Amino acid sequence: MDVRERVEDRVPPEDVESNEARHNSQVLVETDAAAVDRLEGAFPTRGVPVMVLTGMLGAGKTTLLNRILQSPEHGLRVAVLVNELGEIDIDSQLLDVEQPEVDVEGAAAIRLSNGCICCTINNSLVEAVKRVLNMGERPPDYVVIETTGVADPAPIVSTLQESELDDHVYVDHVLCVVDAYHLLEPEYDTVAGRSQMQHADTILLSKVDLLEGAEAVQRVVERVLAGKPNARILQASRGHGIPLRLLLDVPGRRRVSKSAPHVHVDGEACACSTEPSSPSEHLTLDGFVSVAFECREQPLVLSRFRRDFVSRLPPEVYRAKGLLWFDGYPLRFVFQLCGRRFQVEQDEWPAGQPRKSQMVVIGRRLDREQIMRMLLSCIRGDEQR
Ligand SMILES: Nc1nc2c(ncn2[C@@H]2O[C@H](COP(=O)(O)OP(=O)(O)OP(=O)(O)O)[C@@H](O)[C@H]2O)c(=O)[nH]1
Repeated sequence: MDVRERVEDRVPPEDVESNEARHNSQVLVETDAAAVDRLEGAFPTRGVPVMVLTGMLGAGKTTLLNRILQSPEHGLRVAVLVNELGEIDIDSQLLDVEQPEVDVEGAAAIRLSNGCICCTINNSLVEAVKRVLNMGERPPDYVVIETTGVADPAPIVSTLQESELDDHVYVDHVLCVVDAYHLLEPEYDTVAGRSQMQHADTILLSKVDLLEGAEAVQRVVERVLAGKPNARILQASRGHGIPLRLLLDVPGRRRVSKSAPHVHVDGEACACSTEPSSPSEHLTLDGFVSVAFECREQPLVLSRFRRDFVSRLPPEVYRAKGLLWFDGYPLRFVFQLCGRRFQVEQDEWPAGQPRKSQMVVIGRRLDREQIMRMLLSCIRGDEQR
């Protein structure tokens, strides 16, 4: 809404000019989120639109991102920034760009590893966004920043809006992907997950294909609305089922508020901070532990992986993802586990790269040594050479 239109509601037309400045300064000190949003919306947007793509571990962010990269329907040249938590970066290897860090067929990807951009690497975020804007012959039409599964989007939005980037990009959208299949389970109620939903402009329910019937979907929608009344909710299955234009650079969408206050799903006082916190604090807030495993020397043995790892995983494991090299199998195995469901797919090894196994396991209060022992026991030993 235009500021002048709002002022005209309240004062005679001849007083508009003189009242406009006063009106603005009153709104700026207001704590009412709706008023702040209206003021933000009154400014013209500049630069390249950016989506902050958030959502809990395994919610379906990378799947949606691949759908965006693979779809010509939106007609936009999209660049992506992927932030991984651990020292091993699986996600950017699963994106549909041939080589991260290189401009490929209209899509560019930059990975930001080993730290969460909402708390530790804000300077890197500024640098990476600048790099992605300068990567091709011309800037991309749209940038998507995929956050880690435990990130709080608020500090990321602040960095984009309050740093030197404000002249080059604007926050088009905070999109939170929510795993509809797991949302109602008690262990999926996390501080990070609630904060992500509260800061989102749109909530995209993923995995609705795993729910049985419209009533099951409705129960999930009601849970979301209980915590965030008037939420804009869309649903998708593996990123399909929604016109991407509803997600990308919608003309006239408001800019994301810099300071929208938020309330949690259960109504409790907000404990989320928009101030940077230390990475360990950030993970331990929900009791998450991350274990990273890599083996380049030897392949794994598939039967042992099934018996000693998959079937013995403790219930505390929330998420696991791996790119695995199995003895006797020419293809790469992509292992994905979310909650109690896992999926294994095979694809080609990237050309020119040595084979190796990489796995990240994330869970609440995990016993790191136990997980590491389980994985080490899958490595092919001397007796099998
Ligand atoms: N059935 C079904 N599976 C899905 C859907 N979306 C994602 N998945 C699967 O869920 C798993 C995790 O998906 P990702 O896209 O990697 O999730 P993510 O949010 O990027 O995960 P993190 O990187 O750990 O935060 C993969 O096995 C996906 O194939 C969906 O809509 N339906």
